Amino acid sequence: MASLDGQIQHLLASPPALLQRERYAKLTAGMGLEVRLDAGGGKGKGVFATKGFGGGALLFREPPLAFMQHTANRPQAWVCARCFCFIGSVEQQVARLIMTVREGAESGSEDASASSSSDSGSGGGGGGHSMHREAAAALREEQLEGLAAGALKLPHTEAVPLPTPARCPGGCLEEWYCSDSCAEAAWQLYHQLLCVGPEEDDQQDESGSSSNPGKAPAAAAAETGETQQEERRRQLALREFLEHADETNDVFRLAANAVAQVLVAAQQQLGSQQQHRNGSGSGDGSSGSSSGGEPGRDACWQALLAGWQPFAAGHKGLWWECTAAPPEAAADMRQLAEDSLELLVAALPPHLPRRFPALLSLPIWGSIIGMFELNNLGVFVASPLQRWLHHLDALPAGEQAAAFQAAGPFVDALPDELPGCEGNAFYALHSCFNHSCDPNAEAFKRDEDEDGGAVILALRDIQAGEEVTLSYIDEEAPLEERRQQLADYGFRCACDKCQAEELAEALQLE
Ligand SMILES: C[S@@+](CC[C@H](N)C(=O)[O-])C[C@H]1O[C@@H](n2cnc3c(N)ncnc32)[C@H](O)[C@@H]1O
Repeated sequence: MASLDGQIQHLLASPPALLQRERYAKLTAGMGLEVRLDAGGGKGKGVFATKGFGGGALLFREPPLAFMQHTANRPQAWVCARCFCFIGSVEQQVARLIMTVREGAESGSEDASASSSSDSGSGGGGGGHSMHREAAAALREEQLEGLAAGALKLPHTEAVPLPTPARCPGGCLEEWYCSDSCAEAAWQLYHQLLCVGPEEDDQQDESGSSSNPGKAPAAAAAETGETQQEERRRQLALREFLEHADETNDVFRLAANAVAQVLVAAQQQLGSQQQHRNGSGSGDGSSGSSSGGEPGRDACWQALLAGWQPFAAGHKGLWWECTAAPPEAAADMRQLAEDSLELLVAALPPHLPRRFPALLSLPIWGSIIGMFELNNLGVFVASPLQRWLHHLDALPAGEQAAAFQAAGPFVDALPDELPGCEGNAFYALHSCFNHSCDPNAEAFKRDEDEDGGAVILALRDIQAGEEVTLSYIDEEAPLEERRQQLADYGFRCACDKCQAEELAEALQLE
């Protein structure tokens, strides 16, 4: 079996061509698309059409492999942590949004409306007044509490039903879900390792009973063979990791999501191997020292390879080397990554770094972050409040007047631009698309796309055999600006548009 360095090099290398072809053939089956491992022009792999698509056609929809909502967006948009669809009720979403407007006004900071045109001209740095801030300040605390608790109803909100929030099985308040099945799926996929547990007040009271309505922390601890005290120490360490990510670069959260998925899958793989050997057992591999004893290094390495598989073919580069950052900044980035990895390792059950040291090494952590910086897609899901307001606008005059009479004080307190859910995600197929400054496809959410899936549409007719490209940047920007932005992705674009503009530039200089 390979040394630690050998394992790291193996994880960084592209998987064998045959394996990649098999994987991409499965991923694109029936789509009219194929992934070619060499797209030409030194671009690496790329996606090609195998049939014609008309302009505007849907090329595909794809769920994310790893995902996270931006921390700053959490108070404004209450969404399922797994599929990003909005949850709760219109009333609860209204209450949360108005609270962020009020908090923004009190602290003089930018609020949810900071990007709206009405604010940008009036406030000067976010401290100024606007109509909706005044309307938000005029509402009584009890009114907002009533909305949040479901005691106060707004008119016609039944037109926009949202799923009832389901709690995290570990009892944390960080993640909420649109259903128990999403909650359980997230737990099984990654959250069992990233759950910070209940708030202090929600911990066991003196009588020993827990007010946590979900899976008791003790049950979660039992799955990993940890004592409750060890689990609590780990949860506090996790909070430190998350705070560090929020203060520095929240892509660390996305990277932790991927690492947790790999670790959970590797543990499961170990569990099935053990079950196979024992002929019985739970098979989830979650026990640190199960009946079969500590698994051997080779078994751990094979299990890690299996867990790593979904991310193995992602385009990787060390985060601090793959952007165009100057050397001093690159050294700072490397240090930040090292700090965040240290915090993450401290937050994991100790048997995991022991079993899977290569995954938790700096080169792999740096490459996962680099992979996300080079490949991720900004997730956006429109606010359901938009649909509610459109519904009110479309009511017959009499009903509309009555509705606005009742809802008016709340509607006036909403920002002009309703913030949607915003985050970052990594997708298996989307991450294979190369860039062009004259792309023939785009990632675009239609009205019906109400979750965190990537949706790729044709921008114009695409012929069979043509490479399908997206723009990673604002393709309308001038050539020099585009070059600078693409330097952060580590390449210089040679698309027809760039070549034509470069030629025009050269002719002008003559
Ligand atoms: C999202 S990945 C695209 C898939 C990638 N080609 C692969 O082999 O996995 C982004 C990376 O692909 C390469 N790339 C994308 N578009 C390119 C282009 N127009 N010219 C050269 N390289 C490109 C760059 O290395 C970039 O960082």
